[in-house]
Amino acid sequence: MDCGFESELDQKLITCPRCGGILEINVVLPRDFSFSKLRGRGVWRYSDAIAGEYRKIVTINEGGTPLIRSRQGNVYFKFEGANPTGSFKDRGMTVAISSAVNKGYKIVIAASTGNTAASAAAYSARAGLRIYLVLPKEKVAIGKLAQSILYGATILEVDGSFDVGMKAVMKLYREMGTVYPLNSFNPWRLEGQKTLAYEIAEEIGSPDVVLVPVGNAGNIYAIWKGFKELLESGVISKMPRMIGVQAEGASPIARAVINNLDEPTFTDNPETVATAIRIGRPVNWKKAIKAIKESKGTALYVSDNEILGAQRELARMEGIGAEPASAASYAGYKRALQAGLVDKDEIAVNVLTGHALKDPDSMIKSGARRIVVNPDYLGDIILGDLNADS
Ligand SMILES: Cc1ncc(COP(=O)(O)O)c(C=O)c1O
Ligand SMILES: N[C@@H](CCOP(=O)(O)O)C(=O)O
Repeated sequence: MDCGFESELDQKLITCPRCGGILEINVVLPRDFSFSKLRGRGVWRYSDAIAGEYRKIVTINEGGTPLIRSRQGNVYFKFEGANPTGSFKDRGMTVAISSAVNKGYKIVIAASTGNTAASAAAYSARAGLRIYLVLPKEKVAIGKLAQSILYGATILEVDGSFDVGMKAVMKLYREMGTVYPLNSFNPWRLEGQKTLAYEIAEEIGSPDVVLVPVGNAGNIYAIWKGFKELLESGVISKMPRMIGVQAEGASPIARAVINNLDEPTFTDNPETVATAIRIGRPVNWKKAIKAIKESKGTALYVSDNEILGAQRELARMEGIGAEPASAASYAGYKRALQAGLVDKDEIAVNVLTGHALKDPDSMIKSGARRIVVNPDYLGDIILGDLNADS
């Protein structure tokens, strides 16, 4: 993405051998690619489209997540919380870990706000790899931390934000090539994440818009890449507009897009209740801006109150439990409708990236009606409510 270096497909390459920057993998689908010929379900159903060679595949049956139609009609929710560790990261991790295993790595590492950590830990356990996770101290939601501990990872906590850990992991990878990096600057991981687009296209064709929460910014690019491959091979006939949604206190990409800047102004103090996207220096910013611009989409930011409101609405109106960062896409959809960026008649898919159980604290704070009650008087509460209703 940075210096224009090009090479034949080489699974050993993770960053650019010339400048150390981010790499893109160009995939051309086989001429006879057709959904009707595919077998199996989940990420590896689309193995014809996944770059690289995999003699051994490390899988926990990721992908194949529900696309849930809203009670309101044209809106869909792609519920990535239904993945094995509860987030979209599993789509990428099955490919990245399989790649690491096939290339003979024994040690893997990732920086994380929590979901990458949980996913990386699970897939490493399954593959028998040693894993180190670099986490921002006291800033990881409890469910995610608990998962990483359960799967047996070594946890290295740093003072400072996710970005501090991310920088350290990139440096370590450059200095110590024997440790395989599992973050989304690794383009092989995004090969797995792009299958989300393939699943949507197979189920409903091309939507008009796809809204994606943006943090380190790999996922919006991966999803766009999936649609682009399908469009270029004639499987779909239209590219959906990609809309990136960030939290107001961590919104370098949204602000760059809104202000038409070539480069974001990064922040070292990102802040938001949506800890998964509490990221001030997204490593994939160039890829995200490319996806947004080439799809004629846009980006916007939403407040923490809008995020928590959207999380509650998803739960109470649709029965879907999404963690705060995931609900950002729906908060963004509501904003985009108001701003006229999306029409209510358009088919919109909101990507709900992670499960509500990841972050129990945010749910408990969300204003439950809890009443301490004498067990002999339960009926009185209900009758009182019925009287108030009438
Ligand atoms: C739940 C959740 N949503 C959204 C994101 C943002 O994804 P990306 O970093 O690919 O932009 C993340 C992690 O970054 C996440 O964990
Ligand atoms: N929210 C992410 C941040 C790291 O993103 P990655 O996609 O680059 O691994 C997380 O869950 O850690």
